[in-house]
Amino acid sequence: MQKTTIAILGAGAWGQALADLASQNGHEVRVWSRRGSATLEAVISGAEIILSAIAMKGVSDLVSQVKSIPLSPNTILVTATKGLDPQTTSTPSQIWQIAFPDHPVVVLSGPNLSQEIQESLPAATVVASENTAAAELVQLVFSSPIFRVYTNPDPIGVELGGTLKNIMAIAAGVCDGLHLGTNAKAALVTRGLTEMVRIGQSWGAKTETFYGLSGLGDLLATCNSPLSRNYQVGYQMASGKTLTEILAHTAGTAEGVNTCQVLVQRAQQYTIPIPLTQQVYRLLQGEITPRQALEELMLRDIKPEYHY
Ligand SMILES: NC(=O)C1=CN([C@@H]2O[C@H](COP(=O)(O)OP(=O)(O)OC[C@H]3O[C@@H](n4cnc5c(N)ncnc54)[C@H](OP(=O)(O)O)[C@@H]3O)[C@@H](O)[C@H]2O)C=CC1
Ligand SMILES: O=C(CO)COP(=O)(O)O
Repeated sequence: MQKTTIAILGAGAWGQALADLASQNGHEVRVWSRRGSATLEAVISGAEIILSAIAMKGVSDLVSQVKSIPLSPNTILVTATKGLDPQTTSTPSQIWQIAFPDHPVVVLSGPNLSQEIQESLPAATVVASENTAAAELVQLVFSSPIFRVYTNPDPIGVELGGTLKNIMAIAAGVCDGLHLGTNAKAALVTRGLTEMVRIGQSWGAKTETFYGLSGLGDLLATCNSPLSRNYQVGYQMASGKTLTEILAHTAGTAEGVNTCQVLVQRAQQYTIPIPLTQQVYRLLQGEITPRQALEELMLRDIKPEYHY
């Protein structure tokens, strides 16, 4: 394909992995980080695609900074952040789209543990947008023999899959840390997916999106890998460490911790039942032990698996 100019905002683990994938495909890649010497203006100037891979806590501020710089009206904005805004409960793509209503916004999300991608192990991902042409261009830019990229027309569903599974990954880490066995893990992941679908429906996401790569796919990857920072948080909590101790020694961002708080707030507002998230929240708050969280989940009122 034709060489494309891409600005990657955020030089963390994920921003760097995505920059390397695009570079390997022969594109002109410029990386911006708040610690780097290049200005944001110089990095995004003339870029056809601007991809943000920064942690959720910096998204609103970064959006304001980009907004103060004139962009070509065709510039495609891609978000790869997996989190929720604590003030508004908005997703990153909603924040970008509100600030740039006339620009195509694309969500990139999937089972993509950055370390495996940096080791050139094969992976697949999803690029989702209401603007099909924009999603197809981003698909072309990143597709390679080691990175298979699918398009999808449900950006909010794709984004929420990657965001909500982080809470389930914390729970899965607890499950493995307590050595609860394979049956327990299967029950947790399956009921976790049900909870993700329920929350997603309240946001207007399509149910089937959660059964794809960005939902079930990412849930399986992060709930089963010690490479996941969210899984690590849960695993270490099971050994009795406090959240403060764990985060002090965690390299990189475990978004599930903040996402859990925001989700509890949103679930209260919209009366969404979120039993697993609620127990992860209480555990992270230090209100209960991992064993108490397990007991609370197992001893809830019995009920049908689905309300058909
Ligand atoms: N790592 C992975 O496997 C994957 C991560 N993600 C998601 O990508 C996002 C980033 O994760 P990851 O790269 O792993 O995290 P890292 O902790 O490695 O990097 C975080 C990045 O965000 C930047 N950042 C944080 N706060 C701000 C701010 N206020 N303003 C500007 N930049 C800021 C950091 O800049 P600085 O270096 O200057 O602190 C750094 O570039 C997360 O939402 C994560 O869930 C998605 C898929 C895979
Ligand atoms: O989102 C990820 C893989 O798809 C990365 O998971 P962690 O943020 O838990 O490391």
